[in-house]
Amino acid sequence: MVTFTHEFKTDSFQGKTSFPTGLFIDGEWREGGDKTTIDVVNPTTGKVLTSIPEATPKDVDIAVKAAQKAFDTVWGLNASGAQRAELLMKLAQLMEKHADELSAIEAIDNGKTFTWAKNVDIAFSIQTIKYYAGWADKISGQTIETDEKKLIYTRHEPIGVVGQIIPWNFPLLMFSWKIAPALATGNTIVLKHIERVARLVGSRVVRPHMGLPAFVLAPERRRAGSKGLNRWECAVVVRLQYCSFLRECTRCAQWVCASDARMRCCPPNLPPLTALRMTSLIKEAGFPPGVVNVLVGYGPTVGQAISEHMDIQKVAFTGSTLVGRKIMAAAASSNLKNVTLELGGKSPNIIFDDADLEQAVNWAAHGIFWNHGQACCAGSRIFVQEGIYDKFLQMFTERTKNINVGDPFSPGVDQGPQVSQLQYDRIMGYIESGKKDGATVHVGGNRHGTEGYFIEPTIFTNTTPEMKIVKEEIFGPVGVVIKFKDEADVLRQANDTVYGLAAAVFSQNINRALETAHKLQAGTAWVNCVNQLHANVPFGGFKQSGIGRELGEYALHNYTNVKAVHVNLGHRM
Ligand SMILES: NC(=O)C1=CN([C@@H]2O[C@H](COP(=O)(O)OP(=O)(O)OC[C@H]3O[C@@H](n4cnc5c(N)ncnc54)[C@H](O)[C@@H]3O)[C@@H](O)[C@H]2O)C=CC1
Ligand code: BAL
Repeated sequence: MVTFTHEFKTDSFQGKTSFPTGLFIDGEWREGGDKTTIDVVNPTTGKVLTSIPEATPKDVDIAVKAAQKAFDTVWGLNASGAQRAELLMKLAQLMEKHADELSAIEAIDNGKTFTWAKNVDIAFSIQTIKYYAGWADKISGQTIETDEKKLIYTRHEPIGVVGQIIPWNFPLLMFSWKIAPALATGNTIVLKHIERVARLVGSRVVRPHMGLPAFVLAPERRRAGSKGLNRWECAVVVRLQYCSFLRECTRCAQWVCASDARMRCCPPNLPPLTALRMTSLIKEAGFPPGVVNVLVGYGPTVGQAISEHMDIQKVAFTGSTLVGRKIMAAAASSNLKNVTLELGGKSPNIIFDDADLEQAVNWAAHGIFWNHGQACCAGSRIFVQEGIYDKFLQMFTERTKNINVGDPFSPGVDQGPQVSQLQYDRIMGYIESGKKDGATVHVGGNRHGTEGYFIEPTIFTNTTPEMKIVKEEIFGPVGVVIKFKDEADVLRQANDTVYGLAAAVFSQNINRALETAHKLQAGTAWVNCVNQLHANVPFGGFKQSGIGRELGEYALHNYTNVKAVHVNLGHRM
C-alpha cells in the first residue's frame, strides 16, 4: 500500500501525517489498473511531494460494481436515515479531531494559507457534513389528496450509484459539498478527484530549434481552428499545427511536443491529498465498504469514463464551463444520467457612491483575492460609480499593496502560491493579454519571488468590454476596476457576460441595493458583503455558470428520485 508520510515543522503547525494514498475502492486502497502514478507537487516550492496511484477507466468499472453492491445490500434502502446520520456525524467529529492536520495538508498540497484552510475550508466542510447529517433522517415525501378512495403519497428514493467530479481550488470543501448530500439521501459514490491537466498545458517551454514557446493543446482546441479562440490561443494553434513532433498523450489525451525532452506530459500539479486523507476517516467512521469510492485520475480518461458510464445514474461536477459541456454531452449520449454542474464565473461587484467606502474596499479585496482568486464566485469585475471612483481606487490600491504574499504556513500571510505551474502560466498569460490590449496595470502584474507559483495581487484599470481580462474567468488574483454612471449603466455592464454565478452590490440605501440585487443575473447576490457561503444556503449559477444547486435543502433534490405511489382504497373496475 502506498502511504504519504510527512512531518510538519512550521510556525502554524507541528505534527506528523501518514495515510494511504491508493485508489479507495470497496473499503480498501489499491493500485490503479495500469500501475502508473501521478506526481503531486508542493506549489510553494514547485518540488514533488509524493507520487500517488493513478486510476484508469478500468478502475471506474470496478468502483461502480463495488458501489452498486453496497447500494443493493448495505446502503440505499437498506440503511435507515438515522444510521446514515450517525455515520456522517462520526465523520464530522473525526474531521474536527484532525482539523489542524487537514489544514496543514491543504496548505502544503494546494498552497492556501494554513489559517484560511482551517477557518474556511475545514470549518465549512465540517459544517456541511453536519448539516446533511441532520437531514438524513428527515427526508420524506408528501401525501397528496385526490379523492376519498385513494391514498397517494410520494417517496424520495436514492438514485443509486452517483459519479462526482471535483476540482482543485477547494479540495476538501468540494469533496464535502459533493459527498454529504449524496450520502444523506442514501446514494453510493464514485468520486474522481484531481484536475485534468488542462487545455493549455505544458507551460512555456522554449523549443531550441525554433526559439518559439511550445504549448500543449487539447484536441478539441486544435480542431476548433481559429473560430471562438482568442488571438493568443490562435497563434499557438497555428504554430503547433505545423509541428511534426506533435503527439497525443495516450494517458491524458493532451497534445505534447515530443521534440523537447523537458516537456512532460501529465505534468505534476494536483492537490488530491486531503481527499485521500478523508478516505481513512471515512473508513474509521464505519461507512460500509463500497459506499464511498475515491479515484485520483485524469479528466479525459477517468472523468470521461464516469460521465459516460451506463451504471452511474447521476453525475455532479464542479469545474470549467468547457468540461461541463462535455459531461452533459457524455451523459446525453450514454444513459441520460441526471447532471448537476457548478461552473465558472466572472462576478460583478458593484460599489455605489453611497456605499460605506472603507467596508466596500475591504470586501472588494476579499472578493477578488480570497483563495488567491481561485474561486468561481470571485468578484473579478469591480464596478465603481464615477463620483467615488478616484477615492475608491486610491483606497483599494493601498489595501491591495498591503496583501501579504508568502509561505502559506507563516502567520500573517494572506496569499500563498497559485495551485500549479499550469494555473500560474494561465494567469500570467491573462496579465500579458491585458497589457497587450492596452489596459493599465494599476497594481502588481508580476511574479512574486523566485520559486513556487506566486503572483502579485493585480488590478487593471482603463479596460474596454471586449478585452479578455474583462470577459473571461482568470481564476487568479487579477481584478479589473471599471467606472459606471448610474444603475442602468452598471446593470447593462454587469449582466453583459455568459456567466451568472454571483454578484455583489454595495450601497447604504437598502432599496437601491435590493432593486439592483434583484436585477442582476446571478444565482447568488450579496448585499454589502462578498463570497459569503453557508451549508444551509443554495449555491449555483444562472446562464453558463451551471445547472442545479448545491448546498441547502435544494441539493437534496439532486440526489433523490421522486416516486408517486397510488393506493386504491375502493375503486372497482
Ligand atoms: N467552478 C469552479 O469552482 C472551478 C472552475 N474552474 C475553471 O476552469 C479553469 C481550468 O481549470 P481546470 O482544472 O482545467 O478545470 P477542468 O474543468 O478541466 O477540471 C475540473 C475537473 O474536471 C475533470 N475533467 C476534465 N476533463 C474532463 C472530461 N472530459 N470529462 C470529465 N471530467 C473531466 C478534471 O479532471 C477535474 O477533476 C480554471 O482556470 C477556472 O477558470 C476550475 C476549477 C474549479
Ligand atoms: N466552487 C465552489 C466555490 C468557489 O469556487 O467559489
